[in-house]
Amino acid sequence: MQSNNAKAVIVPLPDPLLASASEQLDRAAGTGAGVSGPSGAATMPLAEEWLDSLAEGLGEKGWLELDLNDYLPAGLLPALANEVAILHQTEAMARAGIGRGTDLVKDRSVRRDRIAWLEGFTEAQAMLFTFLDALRDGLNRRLFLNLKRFEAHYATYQPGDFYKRHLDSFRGRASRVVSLVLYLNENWGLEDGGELRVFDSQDHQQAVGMVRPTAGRAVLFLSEEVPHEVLPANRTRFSIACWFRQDEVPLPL
Ligand SMILES: O=C(O)CCC(=O)C(=O)O
Ligand SMILES: [Fe+2]
Repeated sequence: MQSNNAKAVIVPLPDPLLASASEQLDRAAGTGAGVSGPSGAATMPLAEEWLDSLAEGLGEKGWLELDLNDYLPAGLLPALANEVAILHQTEAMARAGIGRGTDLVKDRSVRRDRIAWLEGFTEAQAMLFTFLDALRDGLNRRLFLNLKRFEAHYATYQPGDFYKRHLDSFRGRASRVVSLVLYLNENWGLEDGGELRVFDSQDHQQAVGMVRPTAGRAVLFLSEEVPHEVLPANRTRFSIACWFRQDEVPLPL
């Protein structure tokens, strides 16, 4: 059945078509996933020096690799990994596409992953949202990005799945501004493949980093500036992709 809930704004990056691809995003705009930080009072203080180092990394080269093991509450990563494994087993994940809603194009030559949006209703998701909100606030205080909300989805890549080089957003859209991808597989070895390859924000052809998608590792980058690609994995790869956005929560219809 055609599902309505796969709402990712995903922009493939065929280099010569970079500009025209933003039209695709135009069509896709305006129907956010509707997921935002918790409205309750829950907060999670994050170390100021750590936030400083994130802001510095984003400011200097546009991206950085992180180890979140020491910053997330104990037990959160396994709980999230458990959730996505269940979603995966029950085939509750929808094929990811490019664009949003009715414009969604399922182009298997660009991306092959499957996704499920986080709503914040489970304890683990609520805890992650509290963390994401603290991160949003910490980045705003340092970089004056005016990030208003975030959205997040689980993604699964089965063996052979990939996501070709792309940007998550286009400059000036005030939509997705900062991306965070968080990995959930325990003991992901080099032989498992599935690395995130990161490209230079100036020279989009030049690879500048490879991130091994193992539990607790994460990558933070400027959505509009840093091209990246997911290399084919040799076993099922679990992650959460989050985007901090500058636009407001869409009004209910
Ligand atoms: O899973 C990853 O490493 C990156 C995923 C990604 O680029 C995306 O969902 O836009
Ligand atoms: Fe991406």
